Amino acid sequence: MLAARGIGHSYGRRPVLTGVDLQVRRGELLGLLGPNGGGKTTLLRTLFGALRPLEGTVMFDGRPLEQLNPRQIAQRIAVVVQEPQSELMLSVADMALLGRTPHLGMFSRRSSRDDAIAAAALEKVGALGLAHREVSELSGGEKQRVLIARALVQEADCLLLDEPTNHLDIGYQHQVLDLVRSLGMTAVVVLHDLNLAARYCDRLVLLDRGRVRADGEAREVLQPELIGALYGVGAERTAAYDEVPQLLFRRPEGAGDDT
Ligand SMILES: Nc1ncnc2c1ncn2[C@@H]1O[C@H](COP(=O)(O)OP(=O)(O)OP(=O)(O)O)[C@@H](O)[C@H]1O
Repeated sequence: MLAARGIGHSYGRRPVLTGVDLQVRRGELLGLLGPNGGGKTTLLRTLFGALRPLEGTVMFDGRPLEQLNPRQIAQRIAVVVQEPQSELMLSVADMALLGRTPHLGMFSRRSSRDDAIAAAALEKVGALGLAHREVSELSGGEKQRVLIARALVQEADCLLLDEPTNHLDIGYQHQVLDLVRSLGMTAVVVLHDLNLAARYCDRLVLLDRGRVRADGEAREVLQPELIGALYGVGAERTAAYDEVPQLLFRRPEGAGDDT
């Protein structure tokens, strides 16, 4: 459904993505992982046209993304990224309604149908009771749910999320990923927690220094030697819990030594 082919990008002379191929299949939840600075956000931005890569193409439903205008893209692809503070000064209801923007004509006013779609999305994420609160006042977990509601209001086919579990406690992390999973949408989620990704994602892609290092199911990608080498830690596989491969980490050799 969404595919990146041969993506290359650099900021100035420094390459940040090199020959990246990525295939997101319809209905799958794909986890995009990798060390800090590996290029995850940059790649995600190319997937919704916020960044035009210097090399390669992003295809959406068999068409180059660059042939779609921003409004057409927003009708098909919804994103949940860190919001600028100014956006958070809205009420929850107004924030959700922003998701209707790509469907409204330039001079058309929002209708009762738009209000109903927004209310249904807030209900779905369990945030309808927050409708009159200001987004800036919400807890991190509540805020993420509202941002996901706004994405649902967009009625897009595909959802891209950049670190939606950032700053959330473990309970909220599970809640947000449970919610994303329950939507059954084609989705790409950038995550740092490898074990959480293994639990919720159908497939994992590991990006390091701008290149795809592994692509497959969790048991294929979360190889202790590979992960240990990429992150500079000791890693070992624990017995699979609920059939989900999980890793245990040790601090790097020599770290914290006084000698
Ligand atoms: N606008 C920019 N201008 C210059 N360099 C940038 C810009 N955005 C990102 N970079 C650099 O590109 C590299 C990849 O950044 P990116 O944010 O894509 O990585 P990431 O994998 O998402 O990192 P993190 O896990 O730390 O969020 C980093 O070295 C970063 O400093």
